[in-house]
Amino acid sequence: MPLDPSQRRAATCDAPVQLTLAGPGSGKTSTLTGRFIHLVRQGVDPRRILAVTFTKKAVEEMRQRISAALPDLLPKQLEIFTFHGFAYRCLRRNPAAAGLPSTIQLWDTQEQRTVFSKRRMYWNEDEDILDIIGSAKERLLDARTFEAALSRGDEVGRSAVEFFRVYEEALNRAGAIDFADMVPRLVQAMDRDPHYGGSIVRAYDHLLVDEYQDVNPGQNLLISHFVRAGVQLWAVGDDDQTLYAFRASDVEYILNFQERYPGSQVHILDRNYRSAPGIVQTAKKLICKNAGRVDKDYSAVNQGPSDIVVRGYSTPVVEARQVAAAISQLISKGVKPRQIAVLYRSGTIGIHFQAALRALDIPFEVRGAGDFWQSSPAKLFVGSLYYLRDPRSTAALEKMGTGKRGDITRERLDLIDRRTRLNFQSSCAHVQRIVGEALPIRASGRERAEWESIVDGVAMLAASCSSVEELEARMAEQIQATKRPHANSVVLSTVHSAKGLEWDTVFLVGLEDGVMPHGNSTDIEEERRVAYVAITRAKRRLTLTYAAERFGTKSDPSPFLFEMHHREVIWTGPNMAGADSRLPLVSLGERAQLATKRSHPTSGPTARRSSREPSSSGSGPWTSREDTRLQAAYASSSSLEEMSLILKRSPDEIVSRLVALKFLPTRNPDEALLAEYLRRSLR
Ligand SMILES: Nc1ncnc2c1ncn2[C@@H]1O[C@H](COP(=O)(O)OP(=O)(O)OP(=O)(O)O)[C@@H](O)[C@H]1O
Repeated sequence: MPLDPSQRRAATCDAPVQLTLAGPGSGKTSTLTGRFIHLVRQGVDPRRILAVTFTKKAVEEMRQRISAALPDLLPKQLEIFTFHGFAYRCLRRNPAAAGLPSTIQLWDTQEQRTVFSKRRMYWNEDEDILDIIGSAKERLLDARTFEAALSRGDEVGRSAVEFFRVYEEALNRAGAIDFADMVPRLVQAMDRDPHYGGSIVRAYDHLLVDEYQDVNPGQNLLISHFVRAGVQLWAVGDDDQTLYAFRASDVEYILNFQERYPGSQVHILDRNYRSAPGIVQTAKKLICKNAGRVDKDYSAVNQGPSDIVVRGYSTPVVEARQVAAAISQLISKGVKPRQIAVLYRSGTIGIHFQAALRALDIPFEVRGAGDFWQSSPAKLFVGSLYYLRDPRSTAALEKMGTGKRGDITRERLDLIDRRTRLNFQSSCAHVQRIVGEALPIRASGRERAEWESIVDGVAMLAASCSSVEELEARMAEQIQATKRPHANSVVLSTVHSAKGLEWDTVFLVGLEDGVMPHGNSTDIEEERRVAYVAITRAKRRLTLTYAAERFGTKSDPSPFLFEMHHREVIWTGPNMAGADSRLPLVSLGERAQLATKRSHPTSGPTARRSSREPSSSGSGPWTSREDTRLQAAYASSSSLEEMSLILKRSPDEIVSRLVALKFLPTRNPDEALLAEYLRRSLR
């Protein structure tokens, strides 16, 4: 595939430090490969080009593409690595430089956890202690500097300090390292001994970095070592796709590239080869709401049609059922299962979809949901079952912890009689109730609901088992299934695990306020990037769904749905007649409606309005709360009368406000006509 002019310019530029910034589907990986090929054709020894990325899959893909373009090169001549893989190779080649024994012991997760279980230290918080320690190390912190950097109210962080100290000590005593140590240990050794540092960087003339937006502090320092030594840096990334703040990656590195490297060259790729124009427009409308980004425009090369539909359903079960029915219809029309993905913000949301697809015999694979089965409520569930069978078992103690939550759960389990304990299914029923309630009083409604839904998910699985061992085996199977790809199946995936991939049809589900954006997140821009990455995976068909209740409480559509809405998007809400039997695909009638809208560009609810905004009249100015409710009611396609009833405002006021909020075109001189239009277009 030949590079386009912008890609070629970026791939062949001679500047010593360069960044190619580009949106989704712009061929960033192709351009990086093109850069490698260009350098080799210019006479650079391929062994002096180091290319780094983040996943083994990306390494493999890059290796294959380069080998295909340069068949004379032997694969072992290619210096392509993940950051961790590169650091580990350097450490193994010269362990003494990093103060390590000649045979490096690399601890896996099991060995890491043994440090705590051997000392009977049990961690009770939701965020995994190993993630907390790993993320701190990637930020180049040790237990002491981690403690010093904690903010005042960070209770979880404070309880993590002791675990960090003990862990650090055990690791040092064993002379071992873990995954998160690799890059920091290498960088520290390079800092300490410039001669050693020089021996690493001088092996190369060029450094190519993929997915630059995801670099963390350690990786950033490693890159700086190369640049300071005069190695040419060529990086590619998309600031709008930074998703790993929780793993210490920082969007600032890509945003401040030119300040960090004065005189560096930045290229922008301005085409999207993946998605149809309507999908590109939807994505751009959303992401432009982020302030912390580089404003870069791009347009769709693929000029084919796109179907974009938003559907609201009454419940998550109905939402999953209708999505599965739509998938079944697409498959019956010849779409391959592997061309379809169902994406969601967190693993819990995916559970109903597994059941719904299974009911229709649709093959699927689950990605990125391992967390669900390893979460605190899931562990507490299994631990409680072990406890009921044998209160002194190590498995019970290990899984339930020694904290307050474990103690209260044990106290309640102690009240269960012996006969019940001997029956696995009765034990499960009690554990489901007790663990379902084992939340701190301060937990928010949403946290409670998420917790309960995980407990219910484990109980669902337990219903088909006859012992706790069998339940554990089934849970392990679920985690394994996430790692074993099938040839031709629908993908169910968290958005984070869908990064870099593309499908003909994407169903982005659970689009409610509190789910996406996530209720616990304080970084709305990162949440918006998550939604952006999800919708930009779609080539032709994009379906966005939400439910009017989630986790047993009423929910509103995600604010992102309002932000990305435009006239090519069909939106039906859960209050409409027949809402629950609508498929989340554009119907024939809706297609005709869209065609009419296109032929009358100035009419319709989302058409451009004039700058004159009539103010609302009647019962006083609108509050922001009223506006939010009006937006939600409008988005759920309530009729004018319904909106009027909900908001206790006259239909006239509703219309005026919808105009002021840019949901309707300029007030039509014939008010009755406009109201009628509104009614008909929403019904
Ligand atoms: N010059 C080109 N001509 C035709 N197709 C192209 C070109 N460059 C890239 N493509 C195609 O565009 C699609 C997206 O490419 P790629 O996955 O490399 O983009 P990306 O920028 O890495 O995407 P993202 O960041 O969204 O994951 C692929 O199907 C690729 O084959």
